[in-house]
Amino acid sequence: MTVTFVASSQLPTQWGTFTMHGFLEEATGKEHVVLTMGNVSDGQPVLGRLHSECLTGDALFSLRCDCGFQLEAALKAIADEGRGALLYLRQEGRGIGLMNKIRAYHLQDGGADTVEANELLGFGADQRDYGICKPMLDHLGITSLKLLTNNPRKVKAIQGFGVEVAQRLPLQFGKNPHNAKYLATKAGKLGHMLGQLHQAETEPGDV
Ligand SMILES: Nc1nc2c(ncn2[C@@H]2O[C@H](COP(=O)(O)OP(=O)(O)OP(=O)(O)O)[C@@H](O)[C@H]2O)c(=O)[nH]1
Ligand SMILES: [Zn+2]
Repeated sequence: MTVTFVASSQLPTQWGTFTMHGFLEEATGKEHVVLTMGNVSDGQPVLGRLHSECLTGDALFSLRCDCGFQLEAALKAIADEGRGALLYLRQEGRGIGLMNKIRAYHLQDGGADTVEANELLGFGADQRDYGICKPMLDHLGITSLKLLTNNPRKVKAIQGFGVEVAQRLPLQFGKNPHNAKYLATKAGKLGHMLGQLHQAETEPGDV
């Protein structure tokens, strides 16, 4: 998987100033971004988030999912720690793209759940391939992560390409009446770990 570093710049945000690193995935032309703060190449576990693009949640304030809330919480957590990395992966709609996600939402408006809708459209429930992260992490010198996620597939994928997951930290934010069914389906069919734990209650080593 060829993912090439293009350029870095500063990115000031409401939580602090990150360094923004741009990467190009050669095979698809997709442009991925990593935001880092502090020294992430010292070999110590880095507070990290693999965030899959969700235009509706991240940029358009949708309440159908929890993505925008998770994005904000992750950036704030990294800024609070003064060190970390957020990989913003262009994997819209769990890999099916924005137009197909809108088609899937239309089916969900008619009663399908998020997995059934993907399958009715002829897609797998989750088409993401996290292999693109490896060259980006290598470029940044990140060898171990304290991963902000509820998704066990991300933990397995990272371990599968040889990066340590020193800790898994739950990231549960933004639950509301519009996304309650979606979150229940993620827990029931996709294995997301969405218990009642809050981030502050996480035990070290809870991978
Ligand atoms: N196909 C499809 N994609 C969706 C839907 N809702 C959100 N997404 C996409 O799902 C991705 C986010 O996945 P999630 O399952 O919410 O979270 P995750 O990244 O797997 O896990 P966490 O790390 O715990 O957040 C983004 O790419 C969203 O665009 C939906 O109903 N259908
Ligand atoms: Zn979303």
